[in-house]
Amino acid sequence: MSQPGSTAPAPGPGRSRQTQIFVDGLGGARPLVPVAPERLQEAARRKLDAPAFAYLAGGAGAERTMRANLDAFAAVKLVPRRLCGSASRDLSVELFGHTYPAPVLLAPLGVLELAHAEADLAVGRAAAALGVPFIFSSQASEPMEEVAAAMGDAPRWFQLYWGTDEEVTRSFVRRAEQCGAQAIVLTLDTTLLGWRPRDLDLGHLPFLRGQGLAQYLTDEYFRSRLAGAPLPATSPRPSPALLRTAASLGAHGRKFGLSLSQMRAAAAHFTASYTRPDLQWDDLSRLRGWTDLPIVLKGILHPDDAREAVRRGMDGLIVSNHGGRQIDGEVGSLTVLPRVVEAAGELPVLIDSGVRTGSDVAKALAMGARAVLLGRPYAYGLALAGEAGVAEVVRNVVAEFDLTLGLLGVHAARDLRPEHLA
Ligand SMILES: Cc1cc2nc3c(=O)[nH]c(=O)nc-3n(C[C@H](O)[C@H](O)[C@H](O)COP(=O)(O)O)c2cc1C
Ligand SMILES: O=C(O)C(=O)c1ccccc1
Repeated sequence: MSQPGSTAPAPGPGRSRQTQIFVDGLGGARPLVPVAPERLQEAARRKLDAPAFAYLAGGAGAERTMRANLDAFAAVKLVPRRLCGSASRDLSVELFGHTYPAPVLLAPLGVLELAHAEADLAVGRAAAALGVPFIFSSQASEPMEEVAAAMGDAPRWFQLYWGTDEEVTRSFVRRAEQCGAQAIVLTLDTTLLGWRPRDLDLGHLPFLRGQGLAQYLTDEYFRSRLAGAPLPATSPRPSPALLRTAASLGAHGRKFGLSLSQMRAAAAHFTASYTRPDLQWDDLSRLRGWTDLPIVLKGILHPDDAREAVRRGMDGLIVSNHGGRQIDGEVGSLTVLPRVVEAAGELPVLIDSGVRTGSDVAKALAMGARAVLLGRPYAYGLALAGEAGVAEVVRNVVAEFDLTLGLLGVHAARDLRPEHLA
């Protein structure tokens, strides 16, 4: 046992990261990606083409919900305690019987090929190197089996969109189980695609170009449907834009062993079937019957929905407004967190939408969240520097969280309480 005052405590991820950056700086090296969230986003904007950045960064309507998410985090204030001897911190979190190194997961983000050619594979490798769970998206750019293989034994969850083609939905769940997913996240807030002016102004929806369809294009049930009516073929004298669309569909078809006309059919079948706006609470019993994995509902904002989830035997909740991409004028996710936590009783509650920094993580945990999902920031890291960029963004958030705990006088992530808030 170490004698108080006689041995230096382990520095922890916060001080290690800080030291590494400053020592690297002595030799003139700068971090791979900007540390400050606004500069990170700005650097990604400069790197990406306009439609890709619009899709990643954009939100619904006048983007008031997106701002509300950031404002909600900005409005919460932390109050430190002094002389608590918090020289090293335990950041770990337990969820559904698994222990993870920090209360941070990587949110499911579709169409990561917009950010980087290695897309989900790069994110999976970065997550695996850090032990941080990666939530595979239904709209991923790489099939879950390949990302799982690239991650070894590292933790992963699977996010499900419940489509009208229930054989496909059920097949996704089965495949996720075979891929070693530790939970199924059912996203409830995207039963319709939100009104997103940045994408509308550019007339740009990636799925119609074959992007973000990897889970579908590799699914035996989805593939068996592709004899159906394809999207109309292009006119006899196609415009350059239509030729680019055909090239994109063709490239994705070659990757997944499908012809151009099958790809047109795939885009059409996906559009017609990826969502079920008529989904209801009673349907959840079928999902419960398909899997023994914990089921986590994503997109909960109302305490009554939290109570209903408890009654329906769900295992966890994610407070989220989908990063402000769905309804303009929705409440900031952090604002409703305490009421959802109270209504959820024993169920663990996670949160996303607006988490940008390590101090945001501390605020969310102090307000009752068990963990947070990091979203857009890691996509920007991916855009700037691939796998290494993702790893660096996550390391920076965890480092700041660790230092914030130390400075607050808290010994473990699980010890954060409302008492640490003003
Ligand atoms: C480009 C992009 C794609 C997304 N795709 C999905 C998805 O496929 N499934 C899902 O449940 N949520 C998806 N989301 C929502 C995220 O999981 C998460 O809720 C959101 O990014 C949180 O907001 P923030 O990134 O601003 O913090 C997506 C978000 C973005 C920005
Ligand atoms: O872009 C999104 O936020 C998203 O999750 C999605 C998923 C399916 C169709 C359209 C959007």
